[in-house]
Amino acid sequence: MACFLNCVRFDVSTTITDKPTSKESGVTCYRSWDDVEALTSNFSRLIGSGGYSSIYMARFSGSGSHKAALKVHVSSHRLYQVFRLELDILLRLKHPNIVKLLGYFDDSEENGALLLEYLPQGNLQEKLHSNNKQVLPWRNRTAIAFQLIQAIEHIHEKCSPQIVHGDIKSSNVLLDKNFDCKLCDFGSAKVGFSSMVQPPTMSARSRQVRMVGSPGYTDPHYLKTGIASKKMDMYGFGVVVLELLSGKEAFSVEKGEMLVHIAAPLIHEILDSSVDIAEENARQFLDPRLSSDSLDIDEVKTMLSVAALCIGRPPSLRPSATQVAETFIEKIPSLSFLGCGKGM
Ligand SMILES: Nc1ncnc2c1ncn2[C@@H]1O[C@H](COP(=O)(O)OP(=O)(O)OP(=O)(O)O)[C@@H](O)[C@H]1O
Repeated sequence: MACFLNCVRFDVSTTITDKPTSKESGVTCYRSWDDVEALTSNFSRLIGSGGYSSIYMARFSGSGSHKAALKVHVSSHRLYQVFRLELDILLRLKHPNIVKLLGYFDDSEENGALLLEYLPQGNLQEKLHSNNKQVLPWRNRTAIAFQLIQAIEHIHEKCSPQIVHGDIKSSNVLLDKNFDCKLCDFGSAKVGFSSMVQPPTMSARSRQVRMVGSPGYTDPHYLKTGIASKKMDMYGFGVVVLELLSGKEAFSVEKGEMLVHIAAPLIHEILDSSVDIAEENARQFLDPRLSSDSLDIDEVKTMLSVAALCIGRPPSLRPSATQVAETFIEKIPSLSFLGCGKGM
């Protein structure tokens, strides 16, 4: 167990600072937009896009020349606030399962860009749901879930002020060359005490805009009340675990179907009964592409139970990230064999 803890579980709480420390952390501040253009060879290769931004392949010359990803926020006053929030948070965070900030550009008005470490395997959503012939093996799936919960545990419990991510979903989970995971996109985060309270001045209209969230991942309690808390991240995490188990999307646009609804009978079986989940029911829920994989059905049941508790109601009964991490350590033995996700 000691080796397991050394290899897999990271505790870097001592590296957390209360204030952004760009100099100390070696983050480069670019002074002109020309410098930013040069990093991306004139924005020649788009590698991703989101609601707020476009992501371009870049080159970063720190110690040697490395591939990097440049996230350029759409130019507007409102989205500049989103950029500032993400920048301030990334300057504070240092964790092996959180995307690393290498540099940034900030014109202090409307335009901002973040230079991030490049994650060559893209995001988890594509890995699980695109018509990819390469199937993510079971042990990588357990490792990704474990690494993700460590990232969440870090922002919830180990940094000051504490952070609620606010948008945990598989497209915000990036994968490196070994399929180790890094949480990204802190543009919806809530920091410190404000994360628990809905601003009293928020108009009904702006509340609606802010509370839409990502289909299939948004905590119904948050949709109803507008009160953000760590438990909404646990809900998003539960949905990602269901995706890892079933290989199904959180929300299918074609079928208009949510994964939490497909999983509901099984979730009720887990939450309502004191008896063990029937093996057959657990197997039926599993991604059929995993059938030839050597997986341990007890690990499947543990993952299912964790997902059920995370999406359960009321939010106060959901486990904390620390409790989930401890359950994984205790009940998912395949994690101990990982050199952290080198299975593909
Ligand atoms: N560092 C990176 N390395 C490789 N690909 C990345 C990186 N950062 C982002 N991407 C790609 O770009 C996509 C969008 O990134 P991100 O979620 O940060 O943007 P966003 O505008 O905040 O999106 P959202 O609509 O979820 O708010 C990711 O899902 C991923 O495919």
